[in-house]
Parts: sequence; C-alpha cells; structure tokens
Amino acid sequence: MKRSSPAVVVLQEVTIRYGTVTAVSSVSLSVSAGEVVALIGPDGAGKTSLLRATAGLQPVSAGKVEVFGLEAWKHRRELHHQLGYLPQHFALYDDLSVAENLAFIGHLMGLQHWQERRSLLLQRLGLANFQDRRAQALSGGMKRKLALAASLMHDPRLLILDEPTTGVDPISRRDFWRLLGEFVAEGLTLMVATPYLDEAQRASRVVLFHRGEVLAQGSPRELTQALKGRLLAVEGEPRAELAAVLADLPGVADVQPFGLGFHVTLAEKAPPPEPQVFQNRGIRLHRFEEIPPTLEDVFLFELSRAAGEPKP
Ligand SMILES: Nc1ncnc2c1ncn2[C@@H]1O[C@H](COP(=O)(O)OP(=O)(O)OP(=O)(O)O)[C@@H](O)[C@H]1O
Repeated sequence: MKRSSPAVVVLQEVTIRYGTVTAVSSVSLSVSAGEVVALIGPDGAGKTSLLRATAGLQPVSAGKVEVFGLEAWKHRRELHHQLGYLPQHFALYDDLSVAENLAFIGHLMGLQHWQERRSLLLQRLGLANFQDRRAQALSGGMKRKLALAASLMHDPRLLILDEPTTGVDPISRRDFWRLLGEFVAEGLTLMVATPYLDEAQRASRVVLFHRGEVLAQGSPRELTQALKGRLLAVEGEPRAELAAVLADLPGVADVQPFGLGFHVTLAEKAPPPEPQVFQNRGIRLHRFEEIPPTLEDVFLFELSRAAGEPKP
C-alpha cells in the first residue's frame, strides 16, 4: 500500500559540498506519504546536510531535491508552510514559559489560529500541566516535547527531525516515539536522523549513511534478512586466541566484539566453521550458534565492509 502512495520527497543524485568537503555524494532516495524514514550513520556521515537540503534550508551542489513536487530550495517559502524541521540543537527561549514559547512560534509563523493549535498540542503532548513553567526548568524529555510541539504548530504534512532525542533517557525517548507514531497514523510523513538503532527499528525504512553515501536501505526486516543465516555468536577462551582464529578463517566476512565473545558474519553462502577448528587451537568454546541478526549487526557489518577494515 505504501509503495503506491504519492512521493513526498524525491532526492535525485544529490551532492552537497562545502568547499573541498563532499558531505553528500550522489544520493537518491524517495519518501512516500505516511512513511517513517530513519537515517542512520556515524557522525559526519552527511545526515544533517541531507535533511537541511530537504527542508529547503540549503542549496545542493548537484542533483535535485523535490518536496511535494516542488524544488526545495527554489520554493522554500511555499514549502515552509507544509513541512516542519526540528534541528539537532533547537533553541527554545529558556526565559519564556512553555505556552509563551509556542505563542512566539505562532506569531513568528503568522499563524491565524495559533491559540487553538497550541491548546491541542499542549494536550496531546502531555504539556498542558506544565504550560506556565519556564523552558529552562523542564526535564530533557519535556524540552524535546516542547521542541516537537513548536515544529508542529503550523500542522505540517512532512516533519524532518535531526536527532530529536539525543541525550534523552530511554523512557522519554519511547514516549516521544509513541507521540510521533500517533501523528504518523494521522498522515504525517517523517524523515528522522537518529543515532539510536532501537528508534530506527520503528521506521518503515532505514537508510544507512556513511561518508555521504547510502550503504544500504530497506525496511528493518529487509535489512536484517540480508544477514539471516550468516550470523554466529561465538564465545570461548582464551579470548585473544579465539579472535585470532576467527580473523584468519576462510568464509568469515566480519567479526565484531560483542559481550563476552564475538558476532561473526559469514560470507554469502559460506558454511559455518567446524568447531573442531577451535579445539585444534586449544580454545574451549562456550557458545557457538546461529543467531537472528539485529539492525546493529547490519549497521556494524556494512560500516566495516565499507571501511574495508581488517578483521580483528
Ligand atoms: N558548513 C559547513 N562547512 C564545512 N563543512 C561542513 C559544514 N557542514 C558540515 N560539514 C562537513 O560535512 C560533513 C557532513 O556533515 P553533516 O553534519 O551533514 O553530517 P552528520 O551525519 O549530520 O553528522 P552529525 O551527526 O555529526 O551532525 C562533515 O565532514 C562535516 O564536517
């Protein structure tokens, strides 16, 4: 059903440069109405640049960014009525109360019915009882909710969020995502950069960025399916010897330290190593089993593959 929805965002071969630095390199991506697209990737991967260009806040060096069928930079004024952008470091007025902050946004955006909208959002985001509290006295989670309310004041159809919950405790993050889910159920489309893979897990599509390029994209299920049957949890002693053996094994594509042992990704179609290999090297295996891959496994595997890292 999602696939036949109209495209809200279409990025075609988008490149963004700052002088000699290429932040985004020839990225193509399309986001349909009602989708939740999560951008994940290490710091400096280019997520902020791509989100800003999508929000019409900066021009691109090459390629095309279309939002609701309009070129984002050229039509940024029209588009600002239809999209919301919550930057990584959203500045609230610390000395203003929750209600005053939203009133300020209402005036700034020239909204006609901002009082009604403010009441609705205060209610829905659980801020009504705190509306007279100064922003500086709010908890981290509450501050992020207020920022969310501010970005929703003009009732956008697309919301672009840059790491909206960074530094917020897990319970508040869950609450924040529950609220986002309610707005999405009502038709809001989301593009969100997040460092948290549990948040990416909630997206309809995850796009993995590295050095300005898309390494992989798909639903969380599609991404993890790609490693299905290829991931082993291996624990044993001595650990250093185990790491050395794993690094040299043919058919092993990647080894990541994990808990007491390692997560080992096998090359495509490679059979798992025989436990005998380890015994021959004097290793006592405590665990050696296939496990279902998580997004974190996919993320680490793709990153180390892209970096061409030697195995540990
Ligand atoms: N205004 C700028 N001038 C020069 N270089 C920049 C500018 N903005 C970003 N960059 C560089 O572009 C690259 C991508 O940065 P960007 O902020 O888009 O990545 P990111 O994935 O959002 O990372 P972060 O999560 O740290 O913000 C980085 O190397 C960054 O240093």
